[in-house]
Amino acid sequence: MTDRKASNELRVAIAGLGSIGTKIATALDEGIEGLTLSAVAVRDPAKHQAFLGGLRHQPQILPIDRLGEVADIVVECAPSSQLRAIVEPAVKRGRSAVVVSVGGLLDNFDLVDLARARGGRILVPTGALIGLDAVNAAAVGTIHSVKMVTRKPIDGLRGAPFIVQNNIDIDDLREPLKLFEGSARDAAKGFPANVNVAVALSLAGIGPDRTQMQVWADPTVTRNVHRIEVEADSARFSMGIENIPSENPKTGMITALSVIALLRKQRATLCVGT
Ligand SMILES: NC(=O)C1=CN([C@@H]2O[C@H](COP(=O)(O)OP(=O)(O)OC[C@H]3O[C@@H](n4cnc5c(N)ncnc54)[C@H](O)[C@@H]3O)[C@@H](O)[C@H]2O)C=CC1
Ligand SMILES: O=C([O-])CC(=O)C(=O)O
Repeated sequence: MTDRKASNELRVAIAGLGSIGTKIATALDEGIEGLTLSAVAVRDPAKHQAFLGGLRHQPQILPIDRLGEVADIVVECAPSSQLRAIVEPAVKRGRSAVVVSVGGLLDNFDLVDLARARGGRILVPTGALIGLDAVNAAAVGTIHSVKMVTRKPIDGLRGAPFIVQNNIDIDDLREPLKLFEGSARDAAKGFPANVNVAVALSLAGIGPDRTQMQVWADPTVTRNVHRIEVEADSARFSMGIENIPSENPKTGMITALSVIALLRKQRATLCVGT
């Protein structure tokens, strides 16, 4: 059934069934305590027929702007160009929106005000990153600086607007090449499908203009590698993560797992980590 809602079950809808969305749909269909998958939005339903047919419970298929009609939580996992169309109608209804295309939030930050005014929420998972619990905690005090260095294999960077606009040839690289150095805000403009993590880090900490970032094209790595240094009045810490790319080479496998962990927390009795 599609509009199952046992007494206090939270209904979840997913916008975009790509590398992240399909994993989340599968986890919900297999069972997350207190949550049901009520609907999905896809661009081309025929393409997803086999996947959807394999689910135990069939979710409704709705346009992206109608998911909030049948869900308490709308999970955005589409390209960032679709973020507003997914999140705005959901938070207008007072729903929660889980946003993975976090970079897209920077140009749509009024959605946070809209959510506040309508009783909605915007939840940003840690995603392909690490340690946002510590950054959140440090931000309660004073953070002096946050520096992040991202290295990705060539396949994970191809087509990024910064590379295209600057005519940079990364295909024949033999050694690591620093492509970009600047703020997380500018990095998100140049690499919208690559550095959502830097924007999440910046929103947890000192904001997209003060968070400093480097992006490297690195033919010597096979994983998406992120290293972060935080200097705060409460602590100094270094964090690193080496993500195995998913079937989408730009996206680390751990991203979907992070959203599933966030969804589990919505109704879990024991919650660990901030
Ligand atoms: N926050 C984080 O840590 C991370 C965020 N991301 C971001 O998450 C987002 C999703 O990533 P992936 O799942 O790897 O991308 P993907 O390209 O595998 O999947 C996106 C899906 O959205 C669908 N889609 C596009 N327009 C649509 C529309 N109008 N209605 C419904 N569906 C539509 C596409 O057909 C595709 O199936 C991207 O914006 C990516 O940059 C990726 C990695 C880490
Ligand atoms: O998966 C990763 O390592 C990070 C990523 O693509 C992003 O932040 O958009």
